Amino acid sequence: MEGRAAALGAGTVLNALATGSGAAFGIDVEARATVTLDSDAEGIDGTIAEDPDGDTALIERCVALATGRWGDGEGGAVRTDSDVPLAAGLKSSSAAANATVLATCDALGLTVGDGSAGTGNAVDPAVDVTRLEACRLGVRAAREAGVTVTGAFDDATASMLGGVTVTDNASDELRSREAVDWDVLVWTPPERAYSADADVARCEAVAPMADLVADLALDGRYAEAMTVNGLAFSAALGFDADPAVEAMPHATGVSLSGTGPSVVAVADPDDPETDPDRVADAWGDRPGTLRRTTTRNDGATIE
Ligand SMILES: Nc1ncnc2c1ncn2[C@@H]1O[C@H](COP(=O)(O)OP(=O)(O)OP(=O)(O)O)[C@@H](O)[C@H]1O
Ligand SMILES: O=C(O)C1=C[C@@H](O)[C@@H](O)[C@H](O)C1
Repeated sequence: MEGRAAALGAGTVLNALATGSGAAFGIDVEARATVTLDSDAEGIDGTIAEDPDGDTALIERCVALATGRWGDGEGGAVRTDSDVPLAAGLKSSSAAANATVLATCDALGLTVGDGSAGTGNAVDPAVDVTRLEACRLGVRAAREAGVTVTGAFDDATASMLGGVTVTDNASDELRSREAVDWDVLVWTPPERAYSADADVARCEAVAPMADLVADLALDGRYAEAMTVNGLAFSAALGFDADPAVEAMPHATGVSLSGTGPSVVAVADPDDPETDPDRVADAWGDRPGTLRRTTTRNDGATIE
């Protein structure tokens, strides 16, 4: 019994570490998972293709929770390969968890689809598991594996459903989801920052700014929201705001993504003031990698 799935990386509109409210958007970078189940196998053996010494607890927990809930507790193996760099602020753990849960559903022969938004209820009788149910299971695995502060339901829904999602991470509720079509430029410095190590108290200190960002996001003003978010959380987490200031004249929005270190700029193709090439020029001499991509509105898929 083998299953395969892919899920999206994401950029940040609102970091949830201040208040528990968060928002993120899916981008065209993917993590893929292959799951092989065996009723006779004891335990689950995980491998991360790009990082053979990486911690596989999250993806193993995802398979165990999924077979416990929808199967007969089968064991087996899970392997991820990913274009989303680890610990870079681009939601690698959410993408890996979503891809793994969906690949496990695929290996179990289950049909995955969408129920009514926000509830996770399977309204289509042909659907065994909704993507929101699968997403919530991945968030539970992330909490149990200790790789998240709030559960990161914002990142997980953006990765699973695509588009911009606004969530309450305390209750794992989806408050809104909307499609967006932006060009995206990502600068990833060479250093890495694990979300679980972030200074939560410093983030909580900027809670009034996070409330303002949440209001903007719920009003559909995502790009302005992410720019305010970036300034507030760069200051709180000790990241340089210069890349954001350099991008601002040429971008619709720009923010530190997650707990960093990546910075993500977005350009609305209908906005004549924006020019991703000029953002790329402004960031061109910085160490690390520059990635040109786009938003995605389709989310995670079984392959
Ligand atoms: N591609 C992957 N395959 C398997 N496990 C992964 C993968 N990416 C992340 N993880 C797991 O999640 C843990 C945390 O990773 P990471 O800090 O990248 O997650 P994150 O919270 O999504 O951060 P970021 O937003 O910075 O990417 C890793 O130590 C690993 O256990
Ligand atoms: O670990 C977490 O709870 C989070 C990490 C970052 O990606 C944040 O951007 C997200 O809002 C929450």
